Amino acid sequence: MKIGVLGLQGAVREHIRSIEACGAEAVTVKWPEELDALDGLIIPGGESTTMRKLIDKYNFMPSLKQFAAEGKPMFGTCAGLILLAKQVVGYEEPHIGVMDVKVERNSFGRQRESFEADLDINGVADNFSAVFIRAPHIVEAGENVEVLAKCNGRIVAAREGQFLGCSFHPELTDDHRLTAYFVKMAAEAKEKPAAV
Ligand SMILES: NC(=O)CC[C@H](N)C(=O)O
Repeated sequence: MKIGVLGLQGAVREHIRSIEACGAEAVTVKWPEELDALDGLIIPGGESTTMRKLIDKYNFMPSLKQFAAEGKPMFGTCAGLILLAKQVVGYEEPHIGVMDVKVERNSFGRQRESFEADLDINGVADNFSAVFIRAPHIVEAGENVEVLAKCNGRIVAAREGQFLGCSFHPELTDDHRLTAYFVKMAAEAKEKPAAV
């Protein structure tokens, strides 16, 4: 299994380490052409506005949309979730805009900009220690979206078919179970590619 991490900005190295810990091959993606060889792509946390600028600068947008249209699995963590979402509160246009969720940025308030919480993530773990850093949350989820976890009543992890998104940073701890869940999604999609 070959999993890429969009390597323009943010917590790239930590995701690479986590993918390798799951026994898959990890690739830091610097150029759009590199997406072709991948079975799945992780869009890391960082700063969504900065990452968007770099996506445009390096002409990544058409290839990212194509990757999604081919049914290939994509996993957005924190800023990556904001990039995948079809709607972002306060913005007229989404970024990549492929996952049927509406997200709000920096939604856990100033005094709690960073915190850790123990989460029950459906199908993944019932004791996942999640690190939140100026995290977004999912305000609305479309009908085909499966809510995987909530924190303080807010949706913080969800899956819609080929798309996985979470508000927190699963790569910042040694708990690789959510990454392993994504690697499994990629393996399943490879076995049974979506009709394009
Ligand atoms: N840790 C993160 O990825 C923070 C996301 C950041 N607050 C944003 O809006 O893009």
